[in-house]
Amino acid sequence: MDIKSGHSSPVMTDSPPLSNARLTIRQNRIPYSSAAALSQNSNLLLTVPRKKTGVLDDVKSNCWLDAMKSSSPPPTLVNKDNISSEATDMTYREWMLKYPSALTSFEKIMSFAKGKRIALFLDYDGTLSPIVEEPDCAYMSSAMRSAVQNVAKYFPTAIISGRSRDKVYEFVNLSELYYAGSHGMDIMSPAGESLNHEHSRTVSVNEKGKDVNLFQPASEFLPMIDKVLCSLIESTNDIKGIKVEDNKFCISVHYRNVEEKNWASVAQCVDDVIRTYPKLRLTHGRKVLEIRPVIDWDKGKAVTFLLESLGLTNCEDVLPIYVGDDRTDEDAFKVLREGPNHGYGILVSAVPKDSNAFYSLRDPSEVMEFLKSLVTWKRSMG
Ligand SMILES: O=P(O)(O)OC[C@H]1O[C@H](O[C@H]2O[C@H](CO)[C@@H](O)[C@H](O)[C@H]2O)[C@H](O)[C@@H](O)[C@@H]1O
Repeated sequence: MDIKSGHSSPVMTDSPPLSNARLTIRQNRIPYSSAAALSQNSNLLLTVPRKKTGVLDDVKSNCWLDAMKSSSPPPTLVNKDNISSEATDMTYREWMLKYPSALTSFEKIMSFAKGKRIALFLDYDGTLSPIVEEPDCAYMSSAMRSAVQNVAKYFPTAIISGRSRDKVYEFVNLSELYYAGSHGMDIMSPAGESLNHEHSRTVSVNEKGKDVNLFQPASEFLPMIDKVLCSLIESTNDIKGIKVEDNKFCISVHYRNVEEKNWASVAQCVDDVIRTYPKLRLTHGRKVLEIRPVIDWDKGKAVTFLLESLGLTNCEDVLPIYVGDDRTDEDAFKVLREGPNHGYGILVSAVPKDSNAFYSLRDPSEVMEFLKSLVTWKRSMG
């Protein structure tokens, strides 16, 4: 298949409006219960052939390059210094009528939280750290780390990231938190805590010799992911600026630093490698193509899992709050909006976007302010 000619492509677009995104790979997933049983019966891993024709393919083939281009604000919306113009401000203010600021609505949120136990879920990139050119340099400020540390003293707190769990742990470096890496496919309790799940297992953490509990619903896919990782590194070797990131249960192919004229080659390389792996799917983040197993597991499922582990599921007196900036966070926003564990999704965005979140924050500095406000509020409650 030739990507450039716009034929069938497995690129799943996370960036276009939700109406398009709904048509994507969800039909391609297998339920987690099947994946968990893979070790007993590998036939349970159902494969869905990539169709050559039909609505799904039309959406994919028509959108893939547009999706790559739209994974960051279009240049007309943000000027070169990243300062919004007056018109953009107006559009943003209008958008905020639908997604009010979690800071200006703080009292309203807290009046709903009164008497409830808050559980906090935080995405990493673009939420706790600003988006930067080099993925390995997305450091979190020490002020943000203190804010997260303080908030975790009062509320159970989890970091939910597309990155590998080890990498996001290295960045955040707070042992008292729950971590869900690889888009929720690698969940870890804090030392000494259990995830209370029959498929979780206990491992020792070297630094302090303490035990943590792990839950890894996609562990069967590791050998396949490793193979694909090697092939991708090799096949994209000649594309200047490309970065293939090993996120353990998924792979990120970053094209942020690739010249736009070469984006088609990026997609072609990715397609050439993964076309022979029907058990993997492709999603699209901020200037990144992400390859992951087809199991029915995402950040929303990870939130539900963690609430269950914490004994906070289906409780009237629990308020889960999820803060995130990316398309992958929409799965979690949706769970909190529609599921039995009602809560608030807060979208971090400096540009208007359709979302399943209830509230918004403009950038990581507002996220920090929100976290500090939660601490002040909790302390004031005595
Ligand atoms: O779920 P998240 O914690 O938000 O992680 C999503 C992806 O974030 C990282 O990539 C993004 O941030 C980079 C650093 O700012 C940026 O350079 C890149 O263009 C963004 O796509 C991370 O590198 C990926 O592995 C995560 O999946």
